[in-house]
Amino acid sequence: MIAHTPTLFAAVALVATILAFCLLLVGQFNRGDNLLLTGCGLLAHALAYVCYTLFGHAPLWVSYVLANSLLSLALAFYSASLFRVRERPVPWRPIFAIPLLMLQGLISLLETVEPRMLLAALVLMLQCALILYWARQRALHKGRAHLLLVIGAGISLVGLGMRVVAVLAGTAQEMRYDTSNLKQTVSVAIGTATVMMYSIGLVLMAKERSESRLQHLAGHDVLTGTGNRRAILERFEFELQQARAAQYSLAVAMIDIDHFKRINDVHGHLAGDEVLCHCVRQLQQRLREGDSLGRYGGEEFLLLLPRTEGEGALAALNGLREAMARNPARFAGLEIELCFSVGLWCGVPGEDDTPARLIAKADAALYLAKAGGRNAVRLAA
Ligand SMILES: Nc1nc2c(ncn2[C@@H]2O[C@H](COP(=O)(O)OP(=O)(O)OP(=O)(O)O)[C@@H](O)[C@H]2O)c(=O)[nH]1
Repeated sequence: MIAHTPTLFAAVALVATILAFCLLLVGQFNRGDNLLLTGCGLLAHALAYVCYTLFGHAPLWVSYVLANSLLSLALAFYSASLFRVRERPVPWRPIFAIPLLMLQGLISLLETVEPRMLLAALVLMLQCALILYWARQRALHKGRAHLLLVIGAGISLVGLGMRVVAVLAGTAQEMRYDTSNLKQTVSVAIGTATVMMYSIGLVLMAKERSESRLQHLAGHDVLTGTGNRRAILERFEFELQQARAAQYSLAVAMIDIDHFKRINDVHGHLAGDEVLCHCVRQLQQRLREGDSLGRYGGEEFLLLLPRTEGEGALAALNGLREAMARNPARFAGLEIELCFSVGLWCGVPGEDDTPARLIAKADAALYLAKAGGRNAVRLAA
């Protein structure tokens, strides 16, 4: 089916304009995310296609030079949006230098046909290839959004490649913006797919990013960054099942910083906060892979050591306690010494051992450690 090319251009412009206004409306409320940049890209994309529809009716600097420079600007915005959504610094200058160079190059080649077509297609191809490269670089999560963006960049490379082939084959006239033929129909259809895939891909990336942020917040302690009570209890359920099924010993340690209230009273709450963070850093540095730490409450931490017998657990916890005593926290130029007490339960969990029950046992041992003078590890009976 051969469609009327200027009408197709107008349809793409309309779709891009609607999408752009939706994103600009949503994005303006949060300038930190990438929706605003994606919206600007779509607006430039829409304007480019408006200029294409004017081919043959408006001067060439509008329908060709401005049109292609606007398309290049759209790709620059999409690139910036990609950096923003990945929370990486946006290289504004190089990204936006490309459309400017395109503008300059097209102005100087305005009187030619093939060279200016080649320049426009090759620069746009370079930008799509860069988007592909940046999308793959340091992509932590290659989900649906990533796939859409990669497909979008890939097919736009194909569409632009068709233009380059036409020029090199001496059939550049077939790709004039006011000519309707199968190649043009395919090429503009690819342009439409590109608009949709870039914009939906980038919006989905923003959604995936906020979902992973929320997921992180739901399972982590805001102050120390370690797992929160919910997360460590969930982990406890899992570890308990594993240990019960494979019949190995699990160590459950309740760690409580000694005289923490005094630290707050003497040095202030901020110093107390720093002591908590220091404590988590010190513990995390020394844990094995597979061990799990979480903040159970104020200055109390729950540590799970799978496949650990009583003696090994006592040695590990005493090692942690001594390391803490050797490494005071630092706050406002002061050294704040700290130590902690530990209540430890260790064994192969039975059918009726629940997290609550084992925590109660570790808590009872912790109470004895505190009552015995603190800075000690006590094994539960
Ligand atoms: N800075 C700071 N303090 C906290 C935080 N959460 C709880 N606290 C304080 O931690 C203190 C805990 O005090 P206590 O339960 O009396 O325990 P303690 O002083 O460590 O005494 P022992 O456990 O018996 O050695 C309280 O003063 C809480 O206000 C926090 O996130 N930051």
